[in-house]
Amino acid sequence: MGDAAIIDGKAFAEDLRARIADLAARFEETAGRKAGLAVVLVGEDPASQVYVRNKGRQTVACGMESFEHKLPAETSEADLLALVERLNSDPAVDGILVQLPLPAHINEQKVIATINPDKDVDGFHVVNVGRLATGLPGFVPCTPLGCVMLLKDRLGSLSGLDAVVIGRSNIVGKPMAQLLTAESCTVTIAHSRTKNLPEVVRRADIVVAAVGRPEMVKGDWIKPGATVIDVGINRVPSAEEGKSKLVGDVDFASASEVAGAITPVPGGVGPMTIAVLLRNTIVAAHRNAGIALAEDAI
Ligand SMILES: Nc1nc(=O)c2c([nH]1)NC[C@@H]1CN(c3ccc(C(=O)N[C@@H](CCC(=O)O)C(=O)O)cc3)C=[N+]21
Ligand SMILES: [Mg+2]
Repeated sequence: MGDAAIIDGKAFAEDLRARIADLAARFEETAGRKAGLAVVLVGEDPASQVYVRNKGRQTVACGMESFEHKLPAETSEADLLALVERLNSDPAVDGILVQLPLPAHINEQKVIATINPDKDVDGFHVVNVGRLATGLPGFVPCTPLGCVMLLKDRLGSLSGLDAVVIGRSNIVGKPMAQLLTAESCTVTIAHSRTKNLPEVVRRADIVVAAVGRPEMVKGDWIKPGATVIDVGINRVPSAEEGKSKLVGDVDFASASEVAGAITPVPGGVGPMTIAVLLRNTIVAAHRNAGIALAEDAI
């Protein structure tokens, strides 16, 4: 095989944001208010601060309102739950995102369970997990939905393809497998305990790597021509003294010699995650305001 096509998630996300901006402008005309996204950050983790800043910036750039709530690391669980309740009943807020991970003294499940499922633009609430599992309309987690958008853009129909998802997290692996099943793929969920993992991955027409281990998936695990989606975001030391760089869960150098197409890190799945968050927010705004939005509008 020659060199894989690079799947440009950054460009796709820009395109998606332009369409969202269009819908957001029309929403504002119809509803008489902007769509709104509230993002809650507890603590001072530098990476989280960067993500939250990017989300806020892109929300505003799409013509929606951004409500940022930055709370100190020692915020009590009760105070955080009270804030979520306020956002639930605030009519200017269509979507709520509580940045994870939360400090150890706060029960994440309890916080997610407190978010109104119809404002849960992350798709983490059990009601949305259940809706996805049963094929009901709801909110789908942003990263896996972004991955499916990239796959369908690249491959058209996914029907009948063998897909291997490496990773079984609630945020990526499990919803990814459900979305691919809904697209009529034959899906295998592999993980750290999977026997003969390279062999399992070699069967796949579609590989989704979401394990959180830098450059674990090697080129000789990939079936020639397969489509490789790298969800990993790992910060590792770079060759340059004292600096770090981002790498995925896939060894890009070797995999890109075998794959038919592959997402880079950065510039692949990451930008899609934020664009889909904005997509979910504009969908939430329409639903919450009782304004129709065509199924295929976005
Ligand atoms: N409730 C919640 N929802 C989330 O969706 C959520 C979260 N918590 N906690 C943290 C993770 C991580 N996440 C990313 C979003 C964008 C990029 C992204 O844009 N990455 C760029 C690079 C960014 C950089 O240079 O650091 C890229 O891959 O090109 C990465 C990671 C959302 N998360
Ligand atoms: Mg996992």
